Amino acid sequence: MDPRRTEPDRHIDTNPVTLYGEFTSTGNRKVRCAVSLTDKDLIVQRLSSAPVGRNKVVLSLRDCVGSRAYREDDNADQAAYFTAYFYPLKRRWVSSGVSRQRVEQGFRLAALQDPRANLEEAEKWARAVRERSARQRYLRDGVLMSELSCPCRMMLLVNPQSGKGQALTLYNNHIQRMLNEAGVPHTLVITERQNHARELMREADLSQWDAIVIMSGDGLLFEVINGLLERSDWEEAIRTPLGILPGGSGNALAASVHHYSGASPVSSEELLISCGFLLCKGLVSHMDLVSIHLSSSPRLFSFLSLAWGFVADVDIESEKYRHVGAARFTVGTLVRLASLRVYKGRLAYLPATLVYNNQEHSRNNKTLHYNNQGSTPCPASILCPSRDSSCQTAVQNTFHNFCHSNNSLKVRRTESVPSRTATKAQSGPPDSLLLPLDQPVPRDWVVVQEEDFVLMLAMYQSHLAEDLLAAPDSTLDDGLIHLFYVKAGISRAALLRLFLAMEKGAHMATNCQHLVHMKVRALRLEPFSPKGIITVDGEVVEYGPVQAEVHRGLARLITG
Ligand SMILES: Nc1ncnc2c1ncn2[C@@H]1O[C@H](COP(=O)(O)OP(=O)(O)OP(=O)(O)O)[C@@H](O)[C@H]1O
Repeated sequence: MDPRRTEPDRHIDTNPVTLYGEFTSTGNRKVRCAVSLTDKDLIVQRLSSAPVGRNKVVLSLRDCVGSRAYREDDNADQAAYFTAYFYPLKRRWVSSGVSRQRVEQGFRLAALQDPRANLEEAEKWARAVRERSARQRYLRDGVLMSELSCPCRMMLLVNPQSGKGQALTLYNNHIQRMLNEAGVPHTLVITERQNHARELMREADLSQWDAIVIMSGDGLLFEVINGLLERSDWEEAIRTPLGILPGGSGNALAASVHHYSGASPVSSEELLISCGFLLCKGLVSHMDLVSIHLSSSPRLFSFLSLAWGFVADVDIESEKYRHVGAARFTVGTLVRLASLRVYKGRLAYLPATLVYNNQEHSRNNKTLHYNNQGSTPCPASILCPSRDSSCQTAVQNTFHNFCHSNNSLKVRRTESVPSRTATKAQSGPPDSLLLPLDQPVPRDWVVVQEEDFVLMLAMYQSHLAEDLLAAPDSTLDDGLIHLFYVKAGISRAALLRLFLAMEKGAHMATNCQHLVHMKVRALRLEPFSPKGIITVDGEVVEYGPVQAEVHRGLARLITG
C-alpha cells in the first residue's frame, strides 16, 4: 500500500491523504474498499463499477468517538480488523430535523501472510483515526485546546428509579457501548436511595476519579454538586469534571448541554445519544452555580433554577400525573390554569452591570483529557465588582417579555440545619453580594414595585425541561441569573400562550405586558403567605424568604 497514492478527488485535494489502503468490508467480504484518511475525514470508496457518487462515504472525524484494531479468535484466519465508530448528524426518517445516529465502519486487512503484521497495520489505522479525531475535538475556534491523553477514570452514577425507571436499560442499550467504543473505562455505581450520591460525593477519594457522570434526572446532579461542596476540600472537589446523561423525565441540564452544542432540538433517546457523544468527546467547560440561602436551612448550591408560584406549583402538583409520562406537565399546567391564583411577595435583585467577555472566558475552557489535567478554575474576580448606577439603568432598559416553565420534580426536602445569616462559616465559596436575610437588601438593589405575582422563575441554564427553552440566551457560564416574573392580571389565555411559545423559546417575542425578564447577579424573594412551594433545581426546599447569588464558572461540566 502506497501512502502517497491519492484519488483524483476535490475533497482529498484540499485535505491531503495521510493514509491509504484497500481492504475488504467487515460486513461483506465481497466488497472491496479504497480507504483514505485525511486530517479531517475518513473516506471509504467501494471499488466497483457503480457511479462514484453513490459509492463514496465521507465521514468527518469530528463525529468519530473511537477506533480499535483486533483479531478474531479463529487462529486459522491470518486477517486483522479495524473498526471506527461515528455518530454523525443525520436526517430523521420519520419527522423533520436531524439527530446523531451510529455508523460503524469495519475493515478486514489480510494482505500479508503474517497475522501479526496484519494486526500491526490494523493498529496503525486505528491509532491514526483516534489521533486525528482527537485533534479535531481540541481545535476550537482555531485554538489548540489540549493534548490527547488517556485513559479517563470515570464514575458513572445511575439512578435506576429515575424517569420511567429505565435508566439502567438505557445505559445497557446505548451508553455502555458508546463508552467502550470511545475507550473510556468507567465504574458503574447504581444509587440505592435518596442522598446516596450526596454521601458518596462527601466521602469519595476524588483523586481516584477524573470525571463524575450522572445518568438520571437533574435531582441526582443536585445531590452530587451539593455533596462536593460540603467537603472540606470543596475548592478542589468542585473542579472535578461532571457529566450528565438524561435518564429522568425533565432532563433540563442535558437539554441545555445539547442546545449549547448548536444542534437542533431532540428528545428522549436521541438526546441521550447526543449527550453520550459529547461525553465521549470529553470537552470540559465551566458552569455557573448559584448559592441559595433559606431562612433556617443550610446554604444550597443550584445549577439550574429557583422557582416560586405557578411554575413551582405545577412542578409539584404534576407529580401525581407521573403515570402519563412527560404529558404530566401539560396536565399539571391545565389544572393549575383552571385555578389560577395570585402569589403575594416582595422581589428584589442586583442587576447584572457588566457584559462579560464570553470569548475571553471560554478560552479558559479545556478538554477533558481523561487523565485529570484540569484547567485553572474560573477566577472569582471575573464577577463584576461594579455597582455603577448608570450600568443598572442600562440593564433595566433591557427588559424583555417573560416566560414561564414547568419542570419534572419530586417532593424531596433537603436536610435541615439552622442557618440564618449569609456570613455563617461554611464550606463552599463565600457570598459577597448578600446581606443576612433578616436585614434589608443592599441600597443598590432594585426592589420590584409590584407585590402581586403569578410566578417568579430564576434560570441559569437554557432549558427547564427537554421541551422548555425558558432562557434561550443563557449560556453555561455567562455569570448571569435570568430572572423572569409574571405580574398578576395576566389572562389564562395569555399565560397558556407563553407556555406554548416557550417550547421554541419564543415566549419573549409574544409581547406579553405582564412578563418581565431581567439579567441579575443576585436576588431576594420574600413570600407573604405563610404556606407555599419554592423549588431549587426541581427540589422542594424550605418555604419562606430566599436569596441567591451567582458564582460564575464554579463547577466544570463535560459539554460540546
Ligand atoms: N435507588 C433509588 N431509589 C429511590 N430514589 C433514589 C434512588 N437513587 C437516587 N434516588 C433519588 O431520586 C432522585 C432522583 O431524581 P432525579 O431528578 O434524578 O430523577 P427524576 O426525578 O426521575 O427525573 P426528573 O426530575 O427529570 O423527572 C435523587 O434526588 C435521589 O435522591
